[in-house]
Amino acid sequence: MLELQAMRDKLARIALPAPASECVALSAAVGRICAQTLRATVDLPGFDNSAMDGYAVAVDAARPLGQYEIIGYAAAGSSATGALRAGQALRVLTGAPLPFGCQSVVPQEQVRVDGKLLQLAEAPVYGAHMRVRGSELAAGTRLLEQGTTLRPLHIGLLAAQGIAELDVHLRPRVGVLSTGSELVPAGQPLTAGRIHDANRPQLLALLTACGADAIDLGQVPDDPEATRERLADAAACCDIVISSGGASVGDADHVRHAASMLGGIDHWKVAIKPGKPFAFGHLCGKPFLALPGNPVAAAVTFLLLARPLVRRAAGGTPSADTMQLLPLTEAVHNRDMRPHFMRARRVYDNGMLLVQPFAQQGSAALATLAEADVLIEVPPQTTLSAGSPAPCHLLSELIAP
Ligand SMILES: Nc1nc2c(c(=O)[nH]1)N[C@H]1C(S)=C(S)[C@@H](COP(=O)(O)OP(=O)(O)OC[C@H]3O[C@@H](n4cnc5c(N)ncnc54)[C@H](O)[C@@H]3O)O[C@H]1N2
Ligand code: MOO
Repeated sequence: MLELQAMRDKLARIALPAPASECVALSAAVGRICAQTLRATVDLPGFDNSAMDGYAVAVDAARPLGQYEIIGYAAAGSSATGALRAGQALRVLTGAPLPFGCQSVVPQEQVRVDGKLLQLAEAPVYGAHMRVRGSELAAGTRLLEQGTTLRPLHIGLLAAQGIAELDVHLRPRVGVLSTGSELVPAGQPLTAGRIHDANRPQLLALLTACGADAIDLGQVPDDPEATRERLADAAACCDIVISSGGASVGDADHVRHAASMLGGIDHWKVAIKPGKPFAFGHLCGKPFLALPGNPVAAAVTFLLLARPLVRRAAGGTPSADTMQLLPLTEAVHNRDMRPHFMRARRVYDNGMLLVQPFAQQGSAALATLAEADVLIEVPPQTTLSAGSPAPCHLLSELIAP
């Protein structure tokens, strides 16, 4: 049995082909992984402009509070705005290019206007309300690193740079096969002793969320020959194959044997709870991850072990494991020799953020998984008392790229 970090290190050494890329329109780029490092091609702002509706003034140093002569008008989109001499002003609207010689923009609330004459209420502040060319971003500055997932808030910046299309990595094809004769797909009626297949839809959704092209490989009964055939088919059409169930030691657990006939299992068992029977290897040259059948164990091993491999195959930069130390609302006990990843939620108490573990921590208890927003990592054979800081992995960070 490997420690979690040792298993992660082994997975990080699996050789993967460099992901290919395609050019997509900016409007189709959200959620995709940038295949090129993008630099600003133009200054932002591209020209000096006004941040307020008001008056651009060239300060009359001798009489800063004197009357200024209004010599013209400019709105956003105006072109040549000419030049100001000391004591002159230009009526400007927000976004209007500023004339040469402008030293300050005075908001219209702070002036009185009488025909062509402007009377200031206070001496103008040099540089006030002037958005100076390149002050936000100079041409040549890095905008996005290769490997960054494009988020909605990147899009405006790229559009402001005039970028209408960009290269993104192709999504890796990652297949999910459920194993288990007891499984019935959602939407079909259950008969005695059978359960709905929760893992396949769950894993497909997690894969989509982390940037993969998730391939539904269906389900296979607990039969050695059928399992081998379906895994061989999976390897032929996917870049990575993930199975759930049949990874443990029971008579009906055929996955590892089938995989060993098609390639091999390199490592089996990881010292975490839930998720111990996790295995990885290869099928006909393709990486293969066998997740445990218990739904919470399948989800936790996906997030902690499978997802980093999928992200790497997708060309994504590895994300730092963001952990928050949060005080516990109540004590937690881990009597196991493995670290226990406990489902919990963050709660506010008098403005203080605390973490509240769920009472149900069974490997099949999906209800508390759906409610959780963190996993508390409780070290082996450890009690963490109420109020003490607990290391919490944020599920939002583990799920979204
Ligand atoms: N004697 C031992 N028994 C078990 C051990 C062990 O070390 N020795 N390990 C336990 C642990 S830990 C886990 S986790 C499970 C995992 O076993 P498998 O990966 O072989 O999974 P299955 O036996 O096929 O299923 C376990 C459980 O999960 C349900 N299941 C399976 N697939 C799905 C699915 N797609 N959707 C919803 N639920 C699913 C299945 O019906 C079983 O209840 O083994 C322990 N046993
Ligand atoms: O992986 Mo199992 O879910 O530890 O019980």
